[in-house]
Amino acid sequence: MIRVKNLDKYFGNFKALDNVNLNVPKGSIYGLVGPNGAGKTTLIKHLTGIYKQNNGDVEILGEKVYENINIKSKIGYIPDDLYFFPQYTIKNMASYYKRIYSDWNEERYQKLKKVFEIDENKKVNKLSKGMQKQVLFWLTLSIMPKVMILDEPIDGLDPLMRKKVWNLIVEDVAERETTVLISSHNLKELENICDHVGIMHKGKMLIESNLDELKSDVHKIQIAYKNDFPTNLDKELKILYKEKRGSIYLLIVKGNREKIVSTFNKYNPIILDILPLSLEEVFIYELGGAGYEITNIIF
Ligand SMILES: Nc1ncnc2c1ncn2[C@@H]1O[C@H](COP(=O)(O)OP(=O)(O)OP(=O)(O)O)[C@@H](O)[C@H]1O
Repeated sequence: MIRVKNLDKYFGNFKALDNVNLNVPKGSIYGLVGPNGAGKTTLIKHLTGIYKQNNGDVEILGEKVYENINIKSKIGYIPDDLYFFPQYTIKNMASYYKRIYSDWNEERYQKLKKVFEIDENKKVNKLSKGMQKQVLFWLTLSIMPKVMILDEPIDGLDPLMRKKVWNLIVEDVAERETTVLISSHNLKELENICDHVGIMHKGKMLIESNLDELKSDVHKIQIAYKNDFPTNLDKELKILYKEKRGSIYLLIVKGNREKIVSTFNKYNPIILDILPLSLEEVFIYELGGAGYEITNIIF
């Protein structure tokens, strides 16, 4: 649905995107994460046809995006820097969107009025930043997009509105199989909503993964043996991290859960608990092994 292959982008001599690959399947919610300057907005500006790449392909719905008006009309884009025409009220903006986007849905626009509760006769530029973002969500959802590309979408929204917006996105994906890409600094916030995640750092895509697969492959385990920790276990299992807390070991182990448990059980532990692992932790241990200072990347 969204496909980026070997994408390079230079600003002068500076390589802002370096051989980036990205795949977002239809009907999925993809979280694009990375620290300031990682290249998220630059990548998004290629996905929305604003920038032309130096090398590589950028396709949405099987078509190249750049200078493709048909594809652009199917994309709902919320940029990090909002722009509205001066003097336009929400109603004026809605009429403008209605003219530009052929799939505009008036019924949905009217329905969403009750969710956002902002007077549509107000001038958009006079609204607070958070309210302007709400207006953009309202308009974007009303164009019935096939693809939504959201750059830091909930920044500036209050907690209640964040919840409402996440719900609207999830509902839209469930009902219409919309494909969504969301950029954020915050893995924790994306964890509950995304099914795929890509982590960018210094213009590169470090890791792209399906969350369920990723989570089912790394386990946090608390274990204690009557005697010393069996040294064989270090050879038999892929232990990414080991810490001793009194007589109990805290371990991060990669691999199949059943196989890991049966291997530990061979040596008769007196305690064996499998603890929940957050997405942040999965990435820390997965990428830590690759030599990245992952805590600097994620937090
Ligand atoms: N128009 C431009 N001209 C020159 N350099 C640019 C331009 N746009 C972005 N860059 C550079 O490209 C790099 C990536 O910037 P980008 O805005 O894509 O990062 P980001 O991941 O979105 O960061 P943030 O989380 O801070 O929004 C940065 O080093 C930035 O300075």
